[in-house]
Amino acid sequence: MRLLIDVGNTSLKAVLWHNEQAQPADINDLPWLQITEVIYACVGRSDLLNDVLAQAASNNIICFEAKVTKTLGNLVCAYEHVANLGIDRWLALIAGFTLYPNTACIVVDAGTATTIDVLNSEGLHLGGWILPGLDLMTSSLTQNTQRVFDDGKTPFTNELGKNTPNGLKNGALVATIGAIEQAKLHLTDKKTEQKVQIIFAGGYGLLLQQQFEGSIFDSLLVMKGLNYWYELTETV
Ligand SMILES: Nc1ncnc2c1ncn2[C@@H]1O[C@H](COP(=O)(O)OP(=O)(O)O)[C@@H](O)[C@H]1O
Ligand SMILES: CC(C)(COP(=O)(O)O)[C@@H](O)C(=O)NCCC(=O)O
Ligand SMILES: [K+]
Repeated sequence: MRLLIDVGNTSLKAVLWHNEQAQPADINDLPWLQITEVIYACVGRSDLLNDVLAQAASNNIICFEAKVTKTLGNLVCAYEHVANLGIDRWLALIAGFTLYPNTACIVVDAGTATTIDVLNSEGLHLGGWILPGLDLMTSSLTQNTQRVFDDGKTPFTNELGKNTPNGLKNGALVATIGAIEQAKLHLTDKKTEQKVQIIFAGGYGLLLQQQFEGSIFDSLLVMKGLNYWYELTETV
């Protein structure tokens, strides 16, 4: 049984992976006797992770940290300095590339930040953008202006705002939607009118997915990418 861990800047996510199935894991109550290896990725505070890694070590369980590489099979990273790319972005790309082969993808991970990555149908990562996550967009305004306020219950919709919380929340949503629409322009190939699969993950991924017909939301996208990374990488 594999313990998969994804440490973001807001939350640490952990799942137990067994027989191609993921089950939620409580890092404060792990079945160490059944765990054979720990595979992890970290873009956030590693101290959250250190305790789990220490427990793994005391149980003599091998741990692997996922790292970005220039290539992984036919997937090619856009960055020249690959170590600067967030590992969560790379893992989400690995998952998209593996789940949707020979298909252009736009991979959106809506967490603390919202990342948007563009992958062509040959597996070439064309690059992407980093935006403030929806909560960061709204909090940056409420904390840095006198008169913009949130009411904590207004939903994010793509309607025109008719009061301040609407204007604030909907502004964050439509800005993010607009960025994803822009990403599509980097893929439209007039000749083939190729299909573009838009894939969402992250805390706000489901909300954003609902704005895009034909797109999918996969709460386990990064975890699947972690698993694929482990299986595709010569870790020994
Ligand atoms: N159902 C949800 N579960 C978790 N986070 C959510 C949910 N809905 C919205 N969020 C927001 O998503 C962000 C956390 O997403 P997550 O992908 O865990 O972040 P990260 O990977 O950056 O740690 C926070 O801004 C949180 O408020
Ligand atoms: C942009 C991110 C902070 C997103 O992480 P998250 O929102 O999941 O916490 C992460 O991908 C990161 O640290 N990236 C490094 C910079 C880059 O990707 O170019
Ligand atoms: K993330």
